[in-house]
Amino acid sequence: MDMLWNGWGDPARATPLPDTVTGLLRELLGVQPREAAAVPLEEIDVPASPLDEAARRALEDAVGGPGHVRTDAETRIRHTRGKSTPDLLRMRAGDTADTPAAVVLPAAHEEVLAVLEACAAHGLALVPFGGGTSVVGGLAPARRGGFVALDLRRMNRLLDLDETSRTATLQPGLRAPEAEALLAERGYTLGHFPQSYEWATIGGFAATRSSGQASAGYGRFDEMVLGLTLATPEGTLDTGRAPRSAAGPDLRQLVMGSEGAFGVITSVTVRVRPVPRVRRYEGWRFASFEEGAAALRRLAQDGPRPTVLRLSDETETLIGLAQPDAIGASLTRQDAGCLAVVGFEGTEEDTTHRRAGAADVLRACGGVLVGTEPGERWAHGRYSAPYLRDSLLEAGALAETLETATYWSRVPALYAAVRDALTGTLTGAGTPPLVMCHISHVYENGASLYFTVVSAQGDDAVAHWTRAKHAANEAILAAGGTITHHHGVGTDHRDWYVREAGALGIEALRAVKRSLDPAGLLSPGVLLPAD
Ligand SMILES: Cc1cc2nc3c(=O)[nH]c(=O)nc-3n(C[C@H](O)[C@H](O)[C@H](O)COP(=O)(O)OP(=O)(O)OC[C@H]3O[C@@H](n4cnc5c(N)ncnc54)[C@H](O)[C@@H]3O)c2cc1C
Repeated sequence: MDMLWNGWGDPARATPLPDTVTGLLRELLGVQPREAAAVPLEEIDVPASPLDEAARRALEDAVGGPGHVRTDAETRIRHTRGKSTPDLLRMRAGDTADTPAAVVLPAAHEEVLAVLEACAAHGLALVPFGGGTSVVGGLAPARRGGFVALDLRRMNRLLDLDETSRTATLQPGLRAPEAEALLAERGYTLGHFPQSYEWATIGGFAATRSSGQASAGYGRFDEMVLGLTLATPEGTLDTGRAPRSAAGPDLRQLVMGSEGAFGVITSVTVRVRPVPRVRRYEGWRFASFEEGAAALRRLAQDGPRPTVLRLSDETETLIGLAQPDAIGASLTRQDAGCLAVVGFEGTEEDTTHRRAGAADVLRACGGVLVGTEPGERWAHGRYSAPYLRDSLLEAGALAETLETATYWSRVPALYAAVRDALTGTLTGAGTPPLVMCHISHVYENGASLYFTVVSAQGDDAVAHWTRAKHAANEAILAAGGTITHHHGVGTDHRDWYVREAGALGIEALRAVKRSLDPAGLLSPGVLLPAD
């Protein structure tokens, strides 16, 4: 099944907004119903593909026949942009400026190399396309029109499972649930559960240094990766000969986070763990975000480490965003304070032990156990929030998220700076927002902050949000945060990434790009400025 082309996920799972939320939108935020309905797929006017006959034949030869080179309007629309709110707003308006010339579906590493050769011969740019869930403009290159979207869905096999070493080698086009199902047959799990889990792919996770909701226990995706194969216009780069090595800088780190700009990831070797026998999620309540953050820090630094550890601020707790299936329910209960979701996965003995130790720490930090219900509700609704965003857009609201990370000592200042930037910009533009935040990932030395913003759309919703987002980006850099903790750079964060990495850092990365992709075919303008 394909994902909804101008929204999120499975159309059958559309989630209407509860009355409490609709009322809140109208009364608190002044949201007005949309005047223009979304343009239906069949009415979108897509310009004819600029692919000429010779280029088409070369691409067909590369992937074993015409069935795997698609230039029909619907396929091209379905590979236009990703799933950020501006992406969805543009799709709903029928804007096809970023539509690829063709969608090409290779089945093997050698076919990817052949496609790259064909693109080089015919002057076509190429953008790797995994699940299409990018929220940073990673699928919309600077070269409009003449580019190929390389859809990796046919590369969806488990290539190897080494049970002695506990590693698995996966093809990049496997969606996360497909990868988990293949591993579960043999008793293993990857443990990577981002909110985009149901649609995003193994290659996409590696390319963007993704981080999942159980990162406290399983680590970020880039911590799970042991080896990668990269197909580039200059040949194949193989990394990961041993789990750890002192043989020079770690080339795996050059591939991870390269977002398609250095090559196409064609296989990923990851660490796997036994499927947990026990999963237990519970809720803890703290008087304030500050108090809860201190408790999370204690656990992250001194343990015992839960598998899932997240903390909503006061506004997010009140709205109930941590439990999307019951959103709005806390409004009537007027719940106070901040909710933390704390989860444990593993064996009975291990989870019992860690849970008891963590409870002692949380209690000592002022936390009150509120039972398993909030944890179970979070677990049940953990992939539902993106459906609510579609309903919010349909209702005329603007809803978007952004994320960053910093060291523990800077968390309070970063939190305040981003909230102020978003609130100030949107209020100044006449659409006061609701700004919610949670600590989404914790480390010994710091944490990530994940913000959700809801407001009225203003006259031009894309321009309206872009102004607020730019103000937040400036606030992040000024407060010492990173421009992205897990969404990646894409095109949206590129100009701030250039400032974060510094001139020398960017020049070093450009030199890498020049050696792997001298003609600049790969994702021009993504990650690095286009030449
Ligand atoms: C609702 C929603 C929730 C999200 N939640 C999370 C979350 O919890 N954690 C998180 O980390 N991210 C999250 N994201 C962001 C996104 O899902 C991740 O960036 C994900 O890793 C992208 O995977 P994908 O397969 O969809 O890649 P795509 O969106 O298809 O591609 C992303 C980028 O990687 C490149 N790329 C893809 N595959 C390859 C490959 N094989 N080789 C080289 N380059 C490649 C693309 O060209 C593009 O630049 C969320 C996004 C949405 C819309």
